[in-house]
Amino acid sequence: MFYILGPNGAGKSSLLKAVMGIPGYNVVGGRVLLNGEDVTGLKPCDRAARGLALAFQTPPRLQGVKVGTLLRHICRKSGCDPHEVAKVVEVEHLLDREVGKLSGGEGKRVELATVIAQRPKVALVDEPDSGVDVESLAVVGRGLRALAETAALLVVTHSAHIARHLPPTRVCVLHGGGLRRCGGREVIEEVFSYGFSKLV
Ligand SMILES: Nc1ncnc2c1ncn2[C@@H]1O[C@H](COP(=O)(O)OP(=O)(O)OP(=O)(O)O)[C@@H](O)[C@H]1O
Repeated sequence: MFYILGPNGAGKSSLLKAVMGIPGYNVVGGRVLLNGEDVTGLKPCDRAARGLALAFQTPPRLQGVKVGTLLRHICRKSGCDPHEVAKVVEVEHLLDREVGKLSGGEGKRVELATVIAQRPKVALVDEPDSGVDVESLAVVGRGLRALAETAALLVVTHSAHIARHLPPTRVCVLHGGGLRRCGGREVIEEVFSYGFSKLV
C-alpha cells in the first residue's frame, strides 16, 4: 500500500496516467517496470493484460452504457462475478443506471468496481477520497482493502482522508517534480501539520 501525497498540480494524476500509458502522458525519463518487465512502450490495453489497472480521479462519463453491462463486460474477460464485485463497493442498486448519469460519488464507487473486476496485480488509484461522503468513504475503504488482498496498490491523494480506512505502509510526497520526504504514515501527519511547501 503505497501512497503518494502532493499538492494540487504536483503531477500525481499525470504520473499515474504515464504509468498506465494513457496517450498524451509520455514517459520522458525512466522506465515503467511491471514485475520486472519493461512495459514503457506498451499501449494501455497491453499493460492491462499484464495486470495493471487505473481508477481515474474523474471517471470517464460513458454515455448510454449501463453499470451492469460494463461490469459484465469486464468480468467476462477476468472471470469474476459482476454481482459479487458490485456488492464489494455497494453499487448493486446502480446496475441498471447509465454510467454517464451517475453522481460524482456514485461514479467513484463504480470506477473502483471496474478496477476490482479486472482482478489486477497492480492497481493505481487516483484520489479515491475526493468528492466522496463520509459513509461512502468507508465503503471505498472496504473496496480498496478487498483489492489489496490480491493486488499491490498505489494510491495518490492530496488529502489522505482514505488513510483512516486504509492505512498506508509507505508514503512519499511528490513535489517540485520529484518524490521527496518518504516514510510511514507519520508523513501524512507532518503534511497536515506543516503543509507541503514547508515539508520538502
Ligand atoms: N494533458 C495535459 N496536457 C498539458 N498539461 C497537463 C495535462 N494534464 C495535466 N496537465 C498539467 O500538469 C500539471 C499536473 O497536473 P495533474 O493533474 O497531474 O496534477 P495533480 O497532482 O493530480 O493535481 P490535483 O491534486 O489538483 O488533482 C497541472 O499543471 C496540469 O495543468
